[in-house]
Amino acid sequence: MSDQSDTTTQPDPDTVPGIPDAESLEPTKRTIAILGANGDLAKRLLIPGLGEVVDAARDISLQIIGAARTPQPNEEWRATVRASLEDAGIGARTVDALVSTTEFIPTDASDPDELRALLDACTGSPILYIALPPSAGRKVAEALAQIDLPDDLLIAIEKPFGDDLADAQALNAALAEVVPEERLWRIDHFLGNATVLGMLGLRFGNRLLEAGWNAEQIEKVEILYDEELGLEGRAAFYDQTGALRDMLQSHLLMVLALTAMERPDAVTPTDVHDRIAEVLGAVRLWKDDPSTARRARYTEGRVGDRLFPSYVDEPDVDASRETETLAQLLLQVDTPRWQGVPFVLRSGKGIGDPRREVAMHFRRSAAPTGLDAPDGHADTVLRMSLKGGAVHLDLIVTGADDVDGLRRVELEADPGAATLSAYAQVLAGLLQENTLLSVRGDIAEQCWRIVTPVVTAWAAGETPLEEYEAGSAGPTDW
Ligand SMILES: O=P(O)(O)OC[C@H]1O[C@@H](O)[C@H](O)[C@@H](O)[C@@H]1O
Repeated sequence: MSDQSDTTTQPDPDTVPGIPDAESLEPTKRTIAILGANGDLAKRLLIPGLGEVVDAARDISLQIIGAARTPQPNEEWRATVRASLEDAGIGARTVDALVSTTEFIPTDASDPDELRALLDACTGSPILYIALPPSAGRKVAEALAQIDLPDDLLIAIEKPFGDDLADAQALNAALAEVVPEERLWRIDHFLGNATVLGMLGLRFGNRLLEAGWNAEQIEKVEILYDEELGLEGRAAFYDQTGALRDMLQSHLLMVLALTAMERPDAVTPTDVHDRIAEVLGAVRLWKDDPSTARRARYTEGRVGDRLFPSYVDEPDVDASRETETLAQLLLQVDTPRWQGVPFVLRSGKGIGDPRREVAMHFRRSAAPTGLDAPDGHADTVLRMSLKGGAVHLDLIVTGADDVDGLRRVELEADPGAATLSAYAQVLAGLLQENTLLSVRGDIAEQCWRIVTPVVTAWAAGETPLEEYEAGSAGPTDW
C-alpha cells in the first residue's frame, strides 16, 4: 500500500501521465524502415500514427521507408502512403513532406545482406520497425545479429510478442543479442490509451480514490473491451490468433497492470515498468483453474446496420481451428492490496452496444435498514471508459423528495479528447526514445505465463467453444 504521508514523492498531477509531449520533440532526423510495409497494419495504423506525430510536432524530420519481400514501384508506394495519411486527416504539409521523402525497398527480412542495405539507405537515425507475424520476428533478429549495426539503431516490434511463452522467451533472447533493452520498443497501443495512461493521475492524484483502491473497498474489477467490429478481412492474422491472444494476453493485461499495480515513486520507465512487472508476477488464474476462462464465437447476426455471417463462414476462416472471437479470463492478483478480488477480463468481436471500460465495483455500504440500494449491485461503481477517457462515478443518493428512497446518480468527468491517438502516443515515445510506453521484455513474458494454462486447456479441448449471435451482448450466463 502506498505511503500517503510522503507527499514529496507523489507523481506530479501536471506531469502524469508522463508521456512525451509532442510539442517538445527534439528535431532529430530519423528514418523509420517498416518491415511488413505491405500489411494492413502499416496502412491502417502505423503510417497514420507517424503522420499524427509529425503533424503535432512540426519540427520533427522523419523519412519513412517501406520494405517487404514483394517489390513495389516507388510511385505505387508513395500513392499508398499518401492515401493512408489523407484518409486519417493528416495535414497537407505533413502529407507532402512524408510522401516526398518516402521510398520502397524490396527486402527479404531474414537476409542479413538485404537488411544491411535497408539500414544503409536510411538518411536519418534508423528505426527498424518489425510489423511482421510473430514467427518472423525471431528470423529478423537472427539475421541482424550477423551484421554490424549502427550504434544509434532503435528497433520496434509489433505484438503479439511470440506465439507462446517459450517463443516469447526465444524472441527476447534473440533481440537481446542485437540491441539493449533501452533501444527496443515492444508496441502495445493500449499503453497510449488516454484512460490507461490517465490511471496514474486518477488513482494517485485523488486521495479519495487511492484510499479505496484495495480489497477492503472493492468487490470486483471488470476490464472489458467489446467491439462491434468483426473479422474485417483479417482472417490471415485473426484466425490463427483469436481473442485471447489478440486482446487479453496483450492489451487487457496491460490495463490490468496499470489498474492494480502499486504506486511508482516517479513516472519513469524503470519505476513504472518495475511496478507493472511486480503486479503481473502476482497474477494467476482464479484458484489456478483454467476452466474459469471462457471462450465463444459469433454466429450470423446483425450488428447495427451490418449483417455478419457466422464467423466460420467468413472468407478464409478454417472452421476446424476453433478460433474464439470472444474470450473471458477470471484472474486473481496475489498482492496484499487485492486479496480475494476477482478481476474479469473480457473482449469480444461482433458485440452489439459494446462496453469498453474498466469498472471498479465498490462493496456495498452498510446503509441503515430502509435505505437499500435501488438494485442488487454494489453501491458505487467507478467506470473509466477505454474509448474517449471519460470517468463515471455511479453514486447512491437520497431522492430529493423522498428522504428514505435511494437512487443512483452518475457523475461524469471528461478530460476531453487527446491530441494524439493511442497508437500515435506510443510512436511519439519511440521517436523521442522514451521507453515508458514500451512493453519491457520480462513484462511480455509475464503476460504469456498468465495465459499459458488457458492456452493449453483450450488446445486440449477442455473448455467448450460456445456461440453467441453477432449483435448480441455475447454470452450472458458467465
Ligand atoms: O479499438 P482499437 O484501439 O483499434 O484497438 C482494438 C484493436 O486492437 C488490435 O491490436 C487488435 O488486433 C484488433 O483486433 C482490435 O480491434
